[in-house]
Amino acid sequence: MITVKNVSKNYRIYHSPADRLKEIVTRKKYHKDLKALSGISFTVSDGETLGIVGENGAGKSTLLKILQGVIIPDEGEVSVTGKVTGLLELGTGFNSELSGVENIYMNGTMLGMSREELDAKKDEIINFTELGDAIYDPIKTYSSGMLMRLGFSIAIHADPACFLVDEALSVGDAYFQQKCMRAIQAFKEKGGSIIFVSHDMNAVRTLCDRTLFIDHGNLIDYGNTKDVVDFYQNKIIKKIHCGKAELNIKKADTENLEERSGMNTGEVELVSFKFLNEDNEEISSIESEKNVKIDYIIKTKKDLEEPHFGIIIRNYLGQTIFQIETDSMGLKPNKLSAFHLAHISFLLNFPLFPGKYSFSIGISNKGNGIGTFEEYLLTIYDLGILNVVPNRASILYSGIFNMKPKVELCYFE
Ligand SMILES: Nc1ncnc2c1ncn2[C@@H]1O[C@H](COP(=O)(O)OP(=O)(O)OP(=O)(O)O)[C@@H](O)[C@H]1O
Repeated sequence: MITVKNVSKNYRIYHSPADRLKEIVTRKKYHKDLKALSGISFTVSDGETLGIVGENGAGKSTLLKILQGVIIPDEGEVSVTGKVTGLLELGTGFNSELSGVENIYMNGTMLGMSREELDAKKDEIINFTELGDAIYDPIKTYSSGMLMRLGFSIAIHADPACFLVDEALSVGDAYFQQKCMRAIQAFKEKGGSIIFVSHDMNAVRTLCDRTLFIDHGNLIDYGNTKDVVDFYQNKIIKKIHCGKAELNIKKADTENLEERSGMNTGEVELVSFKFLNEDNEEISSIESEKNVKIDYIIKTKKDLEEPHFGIIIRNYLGQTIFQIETDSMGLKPNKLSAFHLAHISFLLNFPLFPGKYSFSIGISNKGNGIGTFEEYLLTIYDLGILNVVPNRASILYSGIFNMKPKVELCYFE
């Protein structure tokens, strides 16, 4: 269990090392204060995976370093039952002149492992890295991927109660990343807690039970991952939005499940939303691999020079399975005048694995040709749920969708 109460951290920014000296000698202030974290509180229960999201410089790494005891907060309390380990900035806690093996002992000791524990686990740690004889070379000769292998292996073998996972993992090659993810999954299954910092929102949605959104060192949102991630992504879109009318973000209301989360400027209104089959009959379920029409009508309250229309399909984990809008499809819809209705119909084939899928819609104005817009007018999340049922004529497969495989077999005598 981790409890973080009211934690704050300030950094002193000096323009040059000389300023630091001048400050000591003259006792005048030669630095600027930067509040990297302000009054952050949260808990991580045993077995829980907590996500941390936020833009560059939000304070995520500072928070991880505090949890790992590498830096001390100026205010607040952190209480941890057991050890917190993980991959911090590559090379932290290593001595570049020492070999990989020597660093296992040095870094392992820093992570609270005894000499006996290290002797017993040394071979396991080395084997996990798959570094071969390079483990006996000084680590100054290592690539960043090799350092990451060593750092990860020591951290996961140090018997932590909580493991910190951040973007440092992405330094590893695809093979080792998969190996790390399997080790993290095994750690989670044994009841370990995880704190996961990432800019990959689909990964956060898949892995995290709860999520924390920080911005400029402040805790902006904390709770159910899906709602926090939607809110975070909407905040980013709000920054990009250049329209005259303010883009209001609406958070999911846990009390009233009928209330949809999303964003709007009030300049476009949704009139209806339906799923239709190929015979234009309204449906709420469909056999996998059949065609579906996503059909909606909107009413404008202002002229839209170049309106664009989109849909988002998400699975039960909240992962985006497919997202498309007319701008990314290379379309340039005609001008749509104020106080007019528009009927939008996306025809899609549905080769998805049976299950429930949520549909969201988005309407924007003036596309940049790459799926970003000058004005974001309306987004409504989880407007409709479509139940995809098995198609008896289909092959049996596992995964997300039917890739309709063809196989060629050739036997040699
Ligand atoms: N050692 C330091 N000295 C001075 N300022 C620092 C130091 N470390 C971080 N900062 C500042 O503190 C703020 C938070 O930085 P932090 O690295 O925690 O952000 P982050 O959310 O991890 O960003 P990113 O997503 O880019 O990794 C930033 O403004 C950064 O410049």
